[in-house]
Amino acid sequence: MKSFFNVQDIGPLDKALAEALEVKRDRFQYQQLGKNKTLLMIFFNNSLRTRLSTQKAAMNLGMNVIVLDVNAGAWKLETERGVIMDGDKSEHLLEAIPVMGSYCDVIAVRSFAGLSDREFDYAETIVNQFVKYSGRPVVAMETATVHPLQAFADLITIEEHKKTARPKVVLTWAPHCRALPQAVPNSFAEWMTAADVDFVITHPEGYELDPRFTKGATVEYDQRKALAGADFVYAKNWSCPGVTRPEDYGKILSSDSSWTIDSEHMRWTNDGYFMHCLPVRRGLIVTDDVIESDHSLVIPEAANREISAEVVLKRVLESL
Ligand SMILES: CCC[C@H](NC(C)=O)C(=O)O
Ligand SMILES: NC(=O)OP(=O)(O)O
Repeated sequence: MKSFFNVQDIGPLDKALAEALEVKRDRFQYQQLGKNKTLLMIFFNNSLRTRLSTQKAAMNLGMNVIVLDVNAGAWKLETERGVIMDGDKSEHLLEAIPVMGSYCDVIAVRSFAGLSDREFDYAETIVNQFVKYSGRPVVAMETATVHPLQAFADLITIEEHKKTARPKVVLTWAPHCRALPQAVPNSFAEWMTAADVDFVITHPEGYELDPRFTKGATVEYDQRKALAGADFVYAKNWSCPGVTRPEDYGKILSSDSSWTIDSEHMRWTNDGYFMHCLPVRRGLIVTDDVIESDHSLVIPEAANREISAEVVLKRVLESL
């Protein structure tokens, strides 16, 4: 696997899930695979789960790991071409990327959407320069439009906890005080439409996700109807994706607290589980009683990030 951005990159999902459960049975069985191989993890944005789980996964595989926080210690990077670099940026991405590629065998990148220029974000302008110029396989650790390591972990979690062969999975928007990217819901929608689940997306009008990720999904604007009979409730905030309202890309269109997931919402489900990628703002996305309940999967879901990352890095190492 030369890069990991989309569900197609992992191949047949039944095989990927079987491999994940095999890794989970003994996560140290492939220690030789990564011997003398180096993973460089590059962060343009903050992280807890992705940083820790991806490094742990690499260590499970016997890899060496280097972590670079671009905005804490490295030179401030210019990402635009054709500019005169007389400002506060000392180095251009087009030099930094091949240099970083020379120190490692695999690169993983976190670079969130800027949420001001939809074309720049949805062209994956930053991370595609790593694909083009690093000379190394590139793994997305949440880029402008996707978070596949999260979505794969989410699917593993659903597979482990489903009570029926084809569970109903609902992605529900919830309010937030900041404008958040669409990467997590995009990848969750992409992976759920590829998986064998009954998938429904619910959000206020104007929050329609990009159709390249939602093809085949049902969109229900009435949250109660969407949540009826749900086996899994995946809550997440996202800002306006700019699909039906291009001028509103990246904006907060609603702060309607009736979309916050509380015990009443969970009563509408089929004794459903609650899921969220974390970090989560309690009181906005979900109430304390729901996220602390025995139907909340947020901790095992986060733990599965180590498994999804190990399967992905294993596939990349096997293709070197
Ligand atoms: C894993 C989630 C990362 C990010 N969350 C925040 C709070 O920026 C997001 O919503 O994309
Ligand atoms: N879910 C997730 O990716 O968490 P972090 O942003 O803490 O890495």
